[in-house]
Amino acid sequence: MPATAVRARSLTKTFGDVIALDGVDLDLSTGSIHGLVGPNGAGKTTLLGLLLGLSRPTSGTLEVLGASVEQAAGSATGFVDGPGLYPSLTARQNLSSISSLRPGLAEAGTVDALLDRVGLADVADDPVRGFSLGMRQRLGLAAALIGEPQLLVVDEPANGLDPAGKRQMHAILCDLAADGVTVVLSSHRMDDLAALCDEVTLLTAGRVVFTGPLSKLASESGDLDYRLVTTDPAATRRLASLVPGLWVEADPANARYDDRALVVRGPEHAVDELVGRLVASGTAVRELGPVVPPLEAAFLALTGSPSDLRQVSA
Ligand SMILES: Nc1ncnc2c1ncn2[C@@H]1O[C@H](COP(=O)(O)OP(=O)(O)OP(=O)(O)O)[C@@H](O)[C@H]1O
Repeated sequence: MPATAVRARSLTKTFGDVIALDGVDLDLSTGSIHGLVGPNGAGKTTLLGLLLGLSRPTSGTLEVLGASVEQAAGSATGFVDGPGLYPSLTARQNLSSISSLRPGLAEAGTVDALLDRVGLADVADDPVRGFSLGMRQRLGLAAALIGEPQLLVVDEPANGLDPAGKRQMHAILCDLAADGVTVVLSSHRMDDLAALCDEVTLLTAGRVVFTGPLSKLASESGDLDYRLVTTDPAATRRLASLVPGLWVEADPANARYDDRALVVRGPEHAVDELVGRLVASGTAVRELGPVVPPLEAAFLALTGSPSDLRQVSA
């Protein structure tokens, strides 16, 4: 198997005047779980469609599993599609009908093993019409695994799943990656990406604004806003004003009912210095943490989305 599962160069896709993808370069390692993230309209679905061979690029090249995307499509790639199931058929019938369309794959044992793998063995003979969104999502995953795809494309994997279902979905995807399957997942949920992905690609308006490990993405967040609760807010404001580069305001999320909470923005070392001064002055720190988690803050910074904090000096 090639070391690089997906290789895109100058990949561009237009729909009339709309440039959905604009010169995308991408290298995804075999057996990795790669997250695709970006604001609405960034081009994620368009890229997933190209990876699956559902549409063709306007220009540029796309190789999947060492071959042209047309060669890989269908046999080597799979797509998790919960809503695309037949509601009147049972879970088992859905999988059997899909596998019967693909010669050489229609073994009853495979279907049962797949139902078991996604935790639906107990409801194998129930009609899908009565399934919850999460159950459909898991059956969609089982359907995508028919034919043992080497590239699995997943859109919002945890959509509609309760915490147990989500853990199960994550475990299945991690197992697949450990077996050498390359997983590309598109999600708006940074917590899913953080739990699953080796690397992420951040798209904005059809362009790649970041690609690499999550740890590197977190470091792109710039200065974070911290929620700070102390035993003496007035002293805290006064001490913060002595630390260069630090901005403080009342926490806008809680101002109506809690005037002790402040929001502090500044470089990490300045926040550390404030904490040192607070402790030295006998003011206890009851809460200190980022208002927006670092990955989300990086997303907002790199996609140019507005931040909530109005900068007001102490
Ligand atoms: N078939 C199409 N015809 C015309 N325009 C399209 C088509 N498909 C996508 N687009 C446009 O291409 C751009 C990228 O769309 P795409 O659906 O890939 O974004 P996305 O990142 O998946 O968004 P979302 O998070 O909202 O699903 C958008 O401006 C969209 O309107």
